[in-house]
Amino acid sequence: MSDLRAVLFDLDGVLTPTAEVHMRAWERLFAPYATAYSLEPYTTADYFAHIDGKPRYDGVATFLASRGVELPWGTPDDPPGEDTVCALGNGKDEIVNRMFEQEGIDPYPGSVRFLDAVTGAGARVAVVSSSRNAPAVLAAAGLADRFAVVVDGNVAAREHIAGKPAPDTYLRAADLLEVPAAQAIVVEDAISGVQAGAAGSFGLVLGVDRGVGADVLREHGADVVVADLGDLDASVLAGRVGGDA
Ligand SMILES: O=P(O)(O)OC[C@H]1O[C@@H](O)[C@H](O)[C@@H](O)[C@@H]1O
Repeated sequence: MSDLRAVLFDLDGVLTPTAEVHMRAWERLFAPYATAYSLEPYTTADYFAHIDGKPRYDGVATFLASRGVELPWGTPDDPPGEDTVCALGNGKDEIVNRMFEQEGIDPYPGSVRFLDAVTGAGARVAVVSSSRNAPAVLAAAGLADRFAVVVDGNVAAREHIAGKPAPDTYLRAADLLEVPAAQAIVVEDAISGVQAGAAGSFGLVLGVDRGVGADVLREHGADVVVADLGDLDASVLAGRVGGDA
């Protein structure tokens, strides 16, 4: 586990507390939807199991499938209100963007300290996010100029790269940083994210528990789980990690 030279950060829930904002926005979409169609009620567990960390429309389709519902996929310009996977996802996007505007976005202080520590020690860094809102979130959090490489939902769609839980977006980021996957650390808070890290044979999959649960993150591929990245320092690059694993 030594000689780790790159750190690939998920965004929502790892660098910024925005996974929780996405979670509330999805609930605002799906709680009334489940009631309207007499489906089993939507819960927070549905977010973690079916939606967290995945590309927007994959999250919609996976949640609907959990209730035995299959809708036409539609296209990304379907307006909210139509009965397609994309239209539902776009409805949620309006909700989450209103929340971002109203609430503002500050990064996790511990995550910024860890970012400072690893970049100070010479590691290359990238953001790997399923979100198409990643550039705006990074800018609002004051982190945009910290990352030369960002592989987000827009890049994945443009380059036809499979989203998390596939490892492909992380592998693309490692490639752009010119670091082999075996020398890169994946930092993730979502089940789909640690699955992506485990599937890609990265040097280390570092889980951050923001509500999923340390055991669940480990079961799905995290090597180590911490409560906050501020608990770590640059010694992670030499393979020295604490956490609860
Ligand atoms: O709809 P967006 O902004 O492209 O985001 C897609 C997904 O991005 C992930 O980062 C979030 O964990 C999910 O909650 C979100 O659904």
